[in-house]
Amino acid sequence: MSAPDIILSARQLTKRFSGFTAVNGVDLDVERGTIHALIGPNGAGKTTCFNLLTKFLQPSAGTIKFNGRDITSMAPAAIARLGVVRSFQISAVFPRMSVLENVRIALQRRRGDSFDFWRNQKVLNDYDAEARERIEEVGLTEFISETAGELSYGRKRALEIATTLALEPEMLLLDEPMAGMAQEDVSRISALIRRIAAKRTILMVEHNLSVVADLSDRITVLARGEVLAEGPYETVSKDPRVVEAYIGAGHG
Ligand SMILES: Nc1ncnc2c1ncn2[C@@H]1O[C@H](COP(=O)(O)OP(=O)(O)OP(=O)(O)O)[C@@H](O)[C@H]1O
Repeated sequence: MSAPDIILSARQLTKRFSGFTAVNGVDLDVERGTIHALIGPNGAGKTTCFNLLTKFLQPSAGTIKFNGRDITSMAPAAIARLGVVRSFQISAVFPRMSVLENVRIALQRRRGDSFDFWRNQKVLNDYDAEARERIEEVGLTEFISETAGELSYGRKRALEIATTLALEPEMLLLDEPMAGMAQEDVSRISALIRRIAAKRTILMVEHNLSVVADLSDRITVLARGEVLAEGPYETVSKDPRVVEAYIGAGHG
């Protein structure tokens, strides 16, 4: 068996907040082309870990590598340019603009066009073909002319994902993609994540364990800032330490 192809790896990742250690010596390997979930009871350090990986927080110690390159001291924007994009990073969902306009603007950000430039109608039209493709990919074609602010919550999330995809991420980090969603939207967004994962790597923090079970190839369980278990859902969900951590935190 050949060695796994690791796209993102963290070693001994640590974050201390004035004496309190929120993330403590976390080792994490995300394999290319997989959906990897980060789970754990409240306060386990998932969000902090996520912020460290996208460099919204600077680690107190440890290293992060993307495609073998040390990104530990890079700024979030530089990391995004390398291909690691966080879902809300450009959650430039402008509520008064249409779905199409929103995706067009995201495309143009990627290319670094200026504000004045995008006001030119001809230039805008040139982005249309690609924008339509992204919109199709997230299943919003029939809402293409709708004002973003009028979309249902689930469709807004889909639009947000489309604007993220416009940056052509090799790796997408999703922070609780199902938060606040009704069941109908959960199924829709799950299908969407599965679809976009076909060509990309996904790391997500998610509380909805049935979504995690359904989507993830691999799961890292954090508790009190440390890695408690790692593996496929079937294994980690039966791990007595994981069960205990969830029960202990009142998750049942
Ligand atoms: N900026 C900060 N300053 C001080 N403590 C912090 C800070 N950010 C997070 N913490 C603490 O670090 C711990 C981990 O928080 P974090 O938000 O990463 O956990 P989580 O697993 O994402 O939790 P939840 O599931 O509730 O979102 C918590 O005890 C939290 O209070």
